[in-house]
Amino acid sequence: MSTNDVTKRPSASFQSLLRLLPYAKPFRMHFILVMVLVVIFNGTNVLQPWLVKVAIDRDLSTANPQIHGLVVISALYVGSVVIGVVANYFQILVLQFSGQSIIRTIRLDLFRHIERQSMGFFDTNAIGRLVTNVSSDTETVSQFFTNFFLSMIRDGLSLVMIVVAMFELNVRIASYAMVLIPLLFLISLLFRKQLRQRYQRTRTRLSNIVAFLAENLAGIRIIQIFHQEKRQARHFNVLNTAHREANVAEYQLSVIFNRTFELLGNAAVAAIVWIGGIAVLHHTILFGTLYAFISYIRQFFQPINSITQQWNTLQSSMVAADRIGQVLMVEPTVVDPPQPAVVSDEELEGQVEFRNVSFGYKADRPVLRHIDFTVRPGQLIGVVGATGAGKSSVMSLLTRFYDPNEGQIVIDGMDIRRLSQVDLHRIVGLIQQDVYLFSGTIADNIRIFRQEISDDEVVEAARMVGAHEMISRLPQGYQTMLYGKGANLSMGERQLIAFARIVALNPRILILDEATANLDSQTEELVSQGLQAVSHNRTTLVIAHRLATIRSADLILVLDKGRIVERGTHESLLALGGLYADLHAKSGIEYKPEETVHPMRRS
Ligand SMILES: Nc1ncnc2c1ncn2[C@@H]1O[C@H](COP(=O)(O)OP(=O)(O)OP(=O)(O)O)[C@@H](O)[C@H]1O
Repeated sequence: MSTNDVTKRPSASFQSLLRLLPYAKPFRMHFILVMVLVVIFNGTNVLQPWLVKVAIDRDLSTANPQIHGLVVISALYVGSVVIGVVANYFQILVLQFSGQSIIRTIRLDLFRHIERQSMGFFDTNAIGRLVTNVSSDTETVSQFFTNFFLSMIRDGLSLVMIVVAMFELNVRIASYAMVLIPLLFLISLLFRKQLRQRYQRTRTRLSNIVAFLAENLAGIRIIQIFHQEKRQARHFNVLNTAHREANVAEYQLSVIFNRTFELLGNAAVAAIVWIGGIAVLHHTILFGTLYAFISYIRQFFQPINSITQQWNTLQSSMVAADRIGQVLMVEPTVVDPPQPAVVSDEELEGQVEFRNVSFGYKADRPVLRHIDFTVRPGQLIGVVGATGAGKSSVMSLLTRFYDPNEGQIVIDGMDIRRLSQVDLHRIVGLIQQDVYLFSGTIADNIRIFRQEISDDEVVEAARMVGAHEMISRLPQGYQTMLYGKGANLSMGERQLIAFARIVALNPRILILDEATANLDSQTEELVSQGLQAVSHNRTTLVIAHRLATIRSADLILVLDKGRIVERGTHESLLALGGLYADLHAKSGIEYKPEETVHPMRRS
């Protein structure tokens, strides 16, 4: 299962970005349009100083200034500004639209891909890591499709156009200016590297604050009960101060860099004024040409600055693309057969067999060994054992969250690997300890597995498990909105809704991981009755934490360190005087044979 692990250190390779390139294919016309718009925008930028030069040299530097020529130049100047602005507007709009559309598709694919992974994938990949993949990594890659692409085209082209215009004006002065290009790139790259490190340090420290805050708010009750507020506040202050220091250091370097660049820009202008001024005095160039040179030198700095900035964008995009690629490359380990068997509800009996099943989350660490048992249709079996004995693992195999390493799990004589997972999960219903309710109404939650059922059927399902009265008492009844996994309901109420959900699904086989939480006696009674209703007429496998729950089970399996060490009915196991009898004694429930009324009694 280690192949599922996508937490290996990502590498910054251009290959990983190229792998995402097919996502950009549907937008190639958009990108071509952006390039055309960039050429127009850059053209207007380079044209403007040229127009001023023409105005100075042709129309103003003569004995008789040409008013008509000036008017034309001014009109052309205004026209070029307007065209430039419009081209820039659409260039940004089209590029953002394309970039964000590409990211939307990548994000969707990533989400769908993660959703269909097997459980083993989630064991090896922390949820936080995956959330980052879907949110921040995709956002970082979007910078490649927008900022990086735009900068390479716009700034690269802009630099070329300015250089050409300068050489066009005067080869000698243009050659002097060329010395600046490598110098500016060098300074810029050196600063950028440092700036990036400082930027990342600030981000990391900010994430520390966010993580600390989230953890504290989640555990606020414990913090208050144990009066840890001051200690936590001190810790928070340390993190906060660290962030401030990183932030100030980042801005300090940023200011030094920007001012250095500005200083160089002004020094270059001064040099051009000096060299160009002498040339004007010697009549080798005209005054307008000098003006145009000064303007181009000023324009020169911006693209170089911007291109070097993209180096960082490229680096982080490559790392993010690599992380996304690692997730996209993982294939689910539990897969449907090419031609799944078709089972009709009428034919289903619901017999479950484990045939010599062995399993480990990691191949070299078995947690279940040679599990062998049969549950006949409609029977109820209880699985008990100390914590970590392997009870949940048995159930996880029956739902195919994982596949066994050895042996077979069979329903009505058919290996469950021959069924599609959709069919399997229709046949095998699962009620987990920690009931997961989705944001939405209670009715939505009851019909979550079968959207097509009517409102009446929703109410009927709730009635059957005894949840109807409880739901009706809520101000909005079945339309009550549930938030944060149903946090606005009590544990018992959540359980009843989970039961109703299963009754609505009506699976032939039911797995029930009994909740360990203590319920008050009235709710416990309600939940017990709900359990009885939900397991009625179904093959039921219960992970029992209270032995009382399975006292009247048809069969009880006692697990110890992944093996079935005892099996039998409650009475026979007590009589055996082994592990079950021990567990029973420890659970503090004194067995009374005459006590016959119990929730899980078979009807
Ligand atoms: N996702 C997992 N990845 C790796 N090991 C796991 C995973 N889930 C459980 N285990 C290990 O497998 C063994 C059996 O765990 P399992 O959850 O099946 O026991 P259990 O009897 O259900 O325990 P409990 O009553 O505490 O829920 C334990 O050693 C546990 O640490």
